[in-house]
Amino acid sequence: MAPVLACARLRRSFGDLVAVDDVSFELAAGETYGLLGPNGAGKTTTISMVVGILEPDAGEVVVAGHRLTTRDATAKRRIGYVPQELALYPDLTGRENLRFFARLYGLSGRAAARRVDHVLDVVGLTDRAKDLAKTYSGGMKRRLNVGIGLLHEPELLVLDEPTAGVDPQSRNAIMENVRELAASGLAILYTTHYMEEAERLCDRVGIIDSGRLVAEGTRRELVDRLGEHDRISLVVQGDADAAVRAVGGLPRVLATAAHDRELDVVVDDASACLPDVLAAVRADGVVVRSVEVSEPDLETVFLHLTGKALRG
Ligand SMILES: Nc1ncnc2c1ncn2[C@@H]1O[C@H](COP(=O)(O)OP(=O)(O)OP(=O)(O)O)[C@@H](O)[C@H]1O
Repeated sequence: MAPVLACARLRRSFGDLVAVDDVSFELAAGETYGLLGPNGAGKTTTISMVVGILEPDAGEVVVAGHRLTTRDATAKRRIGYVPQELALYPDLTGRENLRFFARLYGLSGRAAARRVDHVLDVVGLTDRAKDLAKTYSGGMKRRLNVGIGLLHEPELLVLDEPTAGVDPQSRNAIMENVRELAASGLAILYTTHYMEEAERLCDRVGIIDSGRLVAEGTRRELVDRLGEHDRISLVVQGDADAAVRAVGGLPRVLATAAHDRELDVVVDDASACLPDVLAAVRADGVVVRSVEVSEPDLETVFLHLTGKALRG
């Protein structure tokens, strides 16, 4: 089956900064694809090109077989876009907001009312439809925004960090929403810097760092590429950067990163290396507060590929 979204060799610079460099990926119907990367990696720039609000310097975007261009709206009509910043009217009710945006999409009368009711149901806001949007919690506003993106029945839904800054309960509700929408056949492109979210939600993940897609695959494929590795996570007191340097030179240590007082170390056999890692850290006068050994996850993949912590 033809992909719903095909991005080929996307590139975009701002002055001397190459924000997105040669990025290609595809998405099938019903598939959730997560662009995972730290702040400034190029996620928003990539999806801005996918949704047609930013012109690429090179490369192309094809949606449901239609090339995205500034002249022809055919491809754009297949896309629902939920930006990071909320775009809704606080002094209108939830329903009025949706009706307003439905009119912008050319829906009116009974068809619009039916569609609005359906969308309210999908995003779980039917009970609060009559309340002003300004009385909604952050998570509910975000869900209303998702609803706006769904009004015109897109084939591709693009969400830019939809759970940023919302409480855990709303975060779960949004994730559940995304899951149901994907099950109904929508292709979903999702950006996040929350590794757990990408692990839970996405069929495939593209790891983006400094504008480049450094790896792509299912969680399993990405983790398997690492081979038999472990992650040692330490919480320390003292100079974490000095500890990173000391640990980095040890045999069997493949990557290290410090983030505040946390130290992540990727090794090829934790039981064999743990004593040496602890000794190296302590040699610098650093106190180890806690130690955890875990199976590799996407965080480990990212650390191994880039030498950086995803959270950093
Ligand atoms: N309009 C712009 N003008 C200049 N530089 C920009 C512009 N937009 C983005 N950048 C730069 O391009 C790089 C990528 O930014 P982008 O917003 O795509 O990253 P991101 O991965 O979405 O980060 P975040 O998680 O913080 O949203 C950053 O270095 C950013 O400062």
